[in-house]
Amino acid sequence: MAEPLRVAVAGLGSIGMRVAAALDQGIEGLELKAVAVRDAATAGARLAGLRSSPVILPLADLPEAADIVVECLPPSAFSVLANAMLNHGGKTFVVASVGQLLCSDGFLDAARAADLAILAPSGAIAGLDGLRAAREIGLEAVALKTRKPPLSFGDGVRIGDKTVAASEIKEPTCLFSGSARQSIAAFPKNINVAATVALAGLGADRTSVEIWADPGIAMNTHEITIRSKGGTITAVSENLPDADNPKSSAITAYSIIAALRRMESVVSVGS
Ligand SMILES: NC(=O)C1=CN([C@@H]2O[C@H](COP(=O)(O)OP(=O)(O)OC[C@H]3O[C@@H](n4cnc5c(N)ncnc54)[C@H](OP(=O)(O)O)[C@@H]3O)[C@@H](O)[C@H]2O)C=CC1
Ligand SMILES: O=C([O-])CC(=O)C(=O)O
Repeated sequence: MAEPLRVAVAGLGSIGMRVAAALDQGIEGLELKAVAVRDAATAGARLAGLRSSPVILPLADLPEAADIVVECLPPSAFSVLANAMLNHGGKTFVVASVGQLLCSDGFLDAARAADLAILAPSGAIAGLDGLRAAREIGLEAVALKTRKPPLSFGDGVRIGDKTVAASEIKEPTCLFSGSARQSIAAFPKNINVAATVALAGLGADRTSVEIWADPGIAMNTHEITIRSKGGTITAVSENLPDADNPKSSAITAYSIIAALRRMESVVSVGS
C-alpha cells in the first residue's frame, strides 16, 4: 500500500481547527503531520483533543514537512506561507484565503513555474460546477451578491469612508459595488468567495460583486448569477455563520475537508 500523503494545516482558527480534527479522525490516504499557529502558547490547548501529534512549526517550514499544505490563515499571514510554497515544487497548496491569490502579483505565474498545484475549494459558495461548464460554452456575465448580518463584518462595519457599529445598521445597506478585485481589496476577510468565482469564471476585473449588510437576515448569503451561451444559472447559498468566527460561514471548513477527501477517492462526482 502507498504511504499516506503528509498534510500540514496552517492556522488553527475556526476553519483550520475543523480541518485538523477531520484529518485526525481519518481521511483515507492522508495523514496530519504538522501545524502552524500564531502563538505557540495556545497550541497545546488546540491540539489537546486530537489523537495524532502533529509537529508545531513556523509557517515557512510547513512546505518541507508536508506534501499538501492547507492554508487557513488571516489574509495578513498568507504571503509568508505562499512564498515558502514556491520553494517546494511538486506540492499541493490548498487555499482558504483565496482572495490573496488575486492580491499577490505574479504569484500564479510563479506557482506554475515552480510546479506548485493550487487548490481553491468552493468554500462558502455553491454553483462552481455550473460556472465551469458555462465558461466552456461561453460566459457572458457573472455577478455575485453577498448579504450578511451586520455582525458578520465585525463590530465596526465599513460603509464608504466611515465605520459604523454593527448595531446601528437598521436596514439593508450596500457596502460595496464593483469588481471582484476591488471587493477583495475593500473586504479581504469577507469576500474570498468573489475571488473563487472570478478564478473559475470571467476573472477578477469582469466579475461584478455587491456586498450588503442586512439586519433582517441570520445567514451569510451568497447569490451567484451566471449568464452564458448555455443559458442562465442562479445559485444561492444561505450559510450559518461559524460559531467561532461569524465572518466565516460554517460550511467553509467542510468544503475543504470534502476537497481533501476527493483527492484520494475512486469516483469524483460533480467536478
Ligand atoms: N474561501 C472561502 O469561501 C472562505 C474563506 N475564508 C477565509 O479563510 C481564512 C481562515 O478563516 P478562519 O479560520 O475563519 O479565520 P480565524 O481568524 O478563525 O483563524 C485564523 C487562524 O490563523 C492563526 N494565525 C494568525 N497568524 C498566524 C501565523 N503567522 N502563523 C500561524 N497561524 C496564524 C490565528 O491565530 P490566533 O487564533 O492566535 O489569532 C487563527 O487561529 C480567512 O482568510 C478567511 O477570510 C473564510 C470564509 C470563507
Ligand atoms: O464565509 C463566508 O460566507 C464568505 C466569506 O467570509 C469569504 O468569502 O471570505
